[in-house]
Amino acid sequence: MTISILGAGAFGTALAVALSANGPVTLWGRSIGWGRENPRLPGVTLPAPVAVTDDLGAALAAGTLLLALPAQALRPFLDDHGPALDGRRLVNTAKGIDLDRLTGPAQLLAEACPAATIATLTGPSFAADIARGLPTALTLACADAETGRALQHALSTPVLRLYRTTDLTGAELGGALKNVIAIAAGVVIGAGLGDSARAAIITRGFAEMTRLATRLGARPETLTGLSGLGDLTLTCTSPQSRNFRFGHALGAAADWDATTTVEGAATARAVAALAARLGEDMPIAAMVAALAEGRVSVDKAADMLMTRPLKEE
Ligand SMILES: NC(=O)C1=CN([C@@H]2O[C@H](COP(=O)(O)OP(=O)(O)OC[C@H]3O[C@@H](n4cnc5c(N)ncnc54)[C@H](OP(=O)(O)O)[C@@H]3O)[C@@H](O)[C@H]2O)C=CC1
Ligand SMILES: O=C(CO)COP(=O)(O)O
Repeated sequence: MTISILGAGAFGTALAVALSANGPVTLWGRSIGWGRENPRLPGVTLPAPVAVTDDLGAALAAGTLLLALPAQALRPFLDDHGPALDGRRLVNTAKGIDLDRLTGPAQLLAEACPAATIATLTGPSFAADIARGLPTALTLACADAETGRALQHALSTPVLRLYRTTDLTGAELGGALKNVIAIAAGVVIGAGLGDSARAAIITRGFAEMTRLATRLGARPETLTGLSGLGDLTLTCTSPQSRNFRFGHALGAAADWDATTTVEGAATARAVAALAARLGEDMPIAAMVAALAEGRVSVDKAADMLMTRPLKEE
């Protein structure tokens, strides 16, 4: 299977490093003047089997394309290049919901590339961990079981262990929604509200994730897998997570570098809009959207969550 990775940020670069254990990989980025060490992934030198290019046409020679662009960048990218990607195996790795369309990456890909086979690669994995060769387990989701099995084998390495599922909706939504809850967890810790409050946010956040995802067609057991609970656990508890750190800065009223990729901020707004459309109750996501937009203070947000009507668990 010939593989190109589209998007040379931290994650695309880390995947290129990992997959080069299996053979040649092409990594495409729009700005690759950095040579063999990407400043988005400091301390990692690309191994020889990774070819870096800014020539999209050259990257599209591969039959399998891994898309490692931020979720909100995917739709504009497909507007420009969708037809050129069609007919391939397309494996999305972005974790988010498009703010304009209120759909996940798989739907965007299916619309832009109707003849492609769509999959997602998701789960608990920091780019720096993968690039260092630390053991990592991920979910490969593809509605077509045969393609899913082929991708599972092609993208696994001795230290990157892929589980497979045909529940693309569940895997994709788990990865998108956990970022929203990670921001909330960061807010709790940044504001000094304590580990008990964080455990409450993780648990009630997981209930929200499951409620929305199953409403949109996900299988409940997918949410308890690596792509849901697994990634939620990682992102809500590690300061390596940008979503967690963004929330922490909000909670602590600290400065934040707005150029950092924080998928959960836009996704919280998308989730709030989706929940309103569907009549679903998503109080934590709504609060994260309000906090990220500066519409509510941290004190007020905590108060609003704590004083909601008492209910069964
Ligand atoms: N980092 C991680 O640990 C993990 C990330 N992910 C997911 O991977 C996705 C990408 O994240 P990550 O790599 O960390 O992000 P980064 O912020 O490290 O990099 C984003 C990359 O996307 C490129 N980019 C943005 N817009 C476009 C565009 N329109 N066309 C071409 N390239 C574009 C940027 O290019 P330029 O430099 O030119 O601006 C940059 O190289 C996210 O959805 C994230 O949730 C998933 C698992 C782990
Ligand atoms: O998705 C990730 C880990 O699985 C990366 O999380 P952040 O984008 O919050 O850094």
